[in-house]
Amino acid sequence: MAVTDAHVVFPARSGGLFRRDRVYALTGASLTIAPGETVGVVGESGCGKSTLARVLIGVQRPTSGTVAHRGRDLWAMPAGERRVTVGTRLGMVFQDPATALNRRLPIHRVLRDPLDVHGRGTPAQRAERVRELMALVGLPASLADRLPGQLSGGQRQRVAIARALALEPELLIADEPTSALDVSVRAQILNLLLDLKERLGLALVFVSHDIQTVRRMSDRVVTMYLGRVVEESPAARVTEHARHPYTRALFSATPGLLHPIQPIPLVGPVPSAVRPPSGCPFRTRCWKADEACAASMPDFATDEGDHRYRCHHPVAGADSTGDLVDQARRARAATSPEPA
Ligand SMILES: Nc1ncnc2c1ncn2[C@@H]1O[C@H](COP(=O)(O)OP(=O)(O)OP(=O)(O)O)[C@@H](O)[C@H]1O
Repeated sequence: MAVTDAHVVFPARSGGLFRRDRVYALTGASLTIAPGETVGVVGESGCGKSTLARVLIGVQRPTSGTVAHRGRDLWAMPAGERRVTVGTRLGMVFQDPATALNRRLPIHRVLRDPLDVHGRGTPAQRAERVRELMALVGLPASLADRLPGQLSGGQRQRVAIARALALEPELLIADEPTSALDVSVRAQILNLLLDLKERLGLALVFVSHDIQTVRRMSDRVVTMYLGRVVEESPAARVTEHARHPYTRALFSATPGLLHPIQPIPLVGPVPSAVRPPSGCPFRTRCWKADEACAASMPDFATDEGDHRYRCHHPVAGADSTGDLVDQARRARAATSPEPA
């Protein structure tokens, strides 16, 4: 799958001060997913992660830009062909399985539904496929007649994953698949996704605001900020070796096994996607920002082939998190008014 230069503009939900307000949810975002690859997408709330995922999976039409499946533009296909491609080749697992599953259908019907919709197999083959799917995600067959509300959160998410896999998709997108679950079952669901990816040769896109989990799950990590992809790097480089100040700041604020939390101080929250800043959108919070950052968003620069970032003043590879904390504190002190 390849998304190229996608823009998504929504009418603002609550109609702000001006009735013509627009939300710039994606601004020229591109992302290619190779077969069998796991790509993590990180960024704070509102940065456009879910919108990019929805564009990638063909459920959100970009305002401009293209989405291609095996080289064919999804939105240039006849509607019937697009529905079949999206319904059978691409699967999505959502954040909250409690709302993603039809509460009135027993589990075996939830899992049979995609097979019915796409006319797969005889009734006996469909029943067999439902049994296979339950086993695949580690659900006992005895749960087949239960309703979603009679299962635990973790079991419900297993059902949602099984449903997404029913038609043997080549790409599965998991959008914050564990954030609605108890901490105790999160690791089980993440391990299940990794195991399924290996066994079925799936490509996986894993969306999360938790950069540590994304790093563990992924081959490649994509950082988003206010509708833009600002960095793409191999997972092994995303932490201490990230070059975009925003990726380093995200990493510095999450606990890791081998390092203490040492948050790089940023100024304020993510700005509104209704009126994004000019130039680089991160400049209003970045300790390195100057006039160049207000004037333009730079193109991608490349390190070692597969590590790309868009920044006028990238972090030096040798800078530790502690160095960056000091730099950010000094920059802040220099711009704060003198105390009276
Ligand atoms: N249907 C919609 N109508 C209006 N605005 C929307 C719509 N969907 C998303 N947005 C806005 O688009 C921007 C990007 O939202 P998106 O959900 O893609 O971000 P996100 O990074 O996935 O956030 P979160 O981590 O909170 O899910 C946000 O400002 C959001 O409020």
